[in-house]
Amino acid sequence: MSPTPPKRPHTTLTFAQSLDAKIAGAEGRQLILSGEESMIMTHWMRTMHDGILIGIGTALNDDPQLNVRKLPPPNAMSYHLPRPIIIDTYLRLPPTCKLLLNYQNKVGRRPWVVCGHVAAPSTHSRLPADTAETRLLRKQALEAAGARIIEIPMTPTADGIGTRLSIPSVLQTLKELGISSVMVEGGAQIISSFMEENTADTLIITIAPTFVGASGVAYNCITEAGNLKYMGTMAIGKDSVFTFCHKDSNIFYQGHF
Ligand SMILES: NC(=O)C1=CN([C@@H]2O[C@H](COP(=O)(O)OP(=O)(O)OC[C@H]3O[C@@H](n4cnc5c(N)ncnc54)[C@H](OP(=O)(O)O)[C@@H]3O)[C@@H](O)[C@H]2O)C=CC1
Ligand SMILES: Nc1nc(O)c(N)c(N[C@@H]2O[C@H](COP(=O)(O)O)[C@@H](O)[C@H]2O)n1
Repeated sequence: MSPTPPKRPHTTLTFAQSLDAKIAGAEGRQLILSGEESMIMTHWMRTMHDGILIGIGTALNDDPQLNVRKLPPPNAMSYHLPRPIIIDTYLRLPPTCKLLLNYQNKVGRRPWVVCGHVAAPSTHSRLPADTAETRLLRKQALEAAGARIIEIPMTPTADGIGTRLSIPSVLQTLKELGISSVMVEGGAQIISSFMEENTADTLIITIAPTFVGASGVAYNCITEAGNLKYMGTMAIGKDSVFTFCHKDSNIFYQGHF
């Protein structure tokens, strides 16, 4: 009998941090922590995944491209481009973001926006006047700009006070839609959620030899490794890259970069 197929994509959680475990500067200022060489490693890893997932906080703050432009010529577009996937409960993604512009200009794949299937208007603090109509307008504007909107049911939070998108539900939906591997690139809240849920099959942390200071942005660190086992450390340029994989997994990236 063949083994039961996994219910979620293979998940690689990866990000860059400072020696004092910060991933961004004060008030979320984007920092290029990775050196040139380890950034190329990140772009190689992007080619190895069906999808590349970020949270709406990162999309709004960094306006990223999530492409593979740092890879060697002759033609960076000849590499496999991962599909951008944004976790965005209330559809706050701007239709003018680079991910959508790249898709319109045929230099990026169509972004998928995973949002909450919400019957009631949002109570989001950044959308105080939100109604079903204004949400519908945002949805239509994103679709007109090329985004595929994927609505999933909201799940009660652990404290029972509110609801949010559950990471296992997001991953299961992605798997059902044909995404077999996903690279999760942040930011802080998304990293924390994936760590809390123990959903990473592979964890790759690039540590840059720099200090950001107390005002920088940190994620909620796991206090124990959960299901992850340490696999190795590589020096790449000035950075150190730490790799872990799920204790039951045979998939390990070291040696494939
Ligand atoms: N150094 C590095 O490698 C990286 C650094 N960064 C940095 O991280 C910062 C952004 O981090 P942050 O502001 O935390 O934003 P995130 O990108 O982590 O997005 C968080 C948002 O996603 C939405 N969301 C929906 N469901 C969940 C869930 N289950 N778990 C977590 N989030 C969920 C929430 O918004 P809503 O409810 O409105 O949908 C939440 O506010 C930026 O400063 C960026 O520069 C980002 C990536 C990598
Ligand atoms: N690997 C890595 N190192 C850093 O120093 C970073 N700041 C990030 N950030 C992530 O990459 C996204 C930007 O990607 P593009 O350059 O626009 O392709 C950014 O939004 C973070 O997800 N990563």
